[in-house]
Formats: sequence, C-alpha cells, structure tokens
Amino acid sequence: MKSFEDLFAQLTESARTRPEGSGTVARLDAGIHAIGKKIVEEAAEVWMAAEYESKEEAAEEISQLLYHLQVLMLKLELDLDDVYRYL
Ligand SMILES: N=c1c2ncn([C@@H]3O[C@H](COP(=O)(O)OP(=O)(O)OP(=O)(O)O)[C@@H](O)[C@H]3O)c2ncn1[C@@H]1O[C@H](COP(=O)(O)O)[C@@H](O)[C@H]1O
Repeated sequence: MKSFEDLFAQLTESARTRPEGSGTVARLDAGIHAIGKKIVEEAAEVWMAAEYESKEEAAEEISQLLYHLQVLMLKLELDLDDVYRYL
C-alpha cells in the first residue's frame, strides 16, 4: 500500500531521473495548463463517482485526483510542507 508521502517521494525521484516511459514525466513536460485540465477532469470524476457510483469507485477517483495534484505540486516545485502548513 502506497501512502501520499510515498507517492510524492516516488514522483519526485521520477521528475529528477526522468525514467523512460514515465507518465509522470510526460505530464510534467505537458505543462501547467494540461495538468490543470486533468485536475479539473479528475475532480469532476470524483464528484460523479461519489454521487452516482460506488464507494470503491469514488475511492479510486480520489486516488487519481491526489496523483494529479502531486504532479502539479512538482511542476510548481512545491514540497509537502509548503502545502501541509495550510492544513
Ligand atoms: N497513482 C497514479 C495515477 N493515478 C492516475 N494516473 C494517471 O491518470 C490516468 C487516469 O486518468 P483517466 O482515468 O481519466 O484515464 P485517461 O482518460 O486515459 O487519462 P489520460 O492518460 O488520457 O490523461 C491514468 O491512466 C494514469 O495515466 C496515475 N499515474 C500514476 N500513478 C502513480 O504514479 C506512479 C508513477 O507513475 P509513472 O510516472 O507513470 O511511472 C505509479 O507507480 C502510480 O503509483
């Protein structure tokens, strides 16, 4: 099981080493506009799953939204503490 912190560490390493075939690297290269659109899309999917689908499907959509938020954090060079300080 991967935690939020585990995923952020993994994506940070991928951003640094740029492994061949990494979807994360491709998303970072696509830029803030594309990442932002994906966040909005995933947020809508979270809402739809919560309202019309199962808890399991909602959980999966939430995980995808968290992933795309982390990609944006990396693109903006924000680390976890930059966000956590507002929680
Ligand atoms: N948690 C995720 C994750 N969640 C979502 N996604 C991406 O978001 C997509 C989900 O979006 P959709 O369901 O809307 O599918 P889609 O419309 O085909 O998406 P697009 O690819 O067209 O944007 C998936 O196909 C993945 O590309 C993720 N990609 C990666 N991860 C994690 O990130 C790690 C590193 O990934 P790579 O950089 O690809 O190796 C992986 O080991 C995973 O743990």
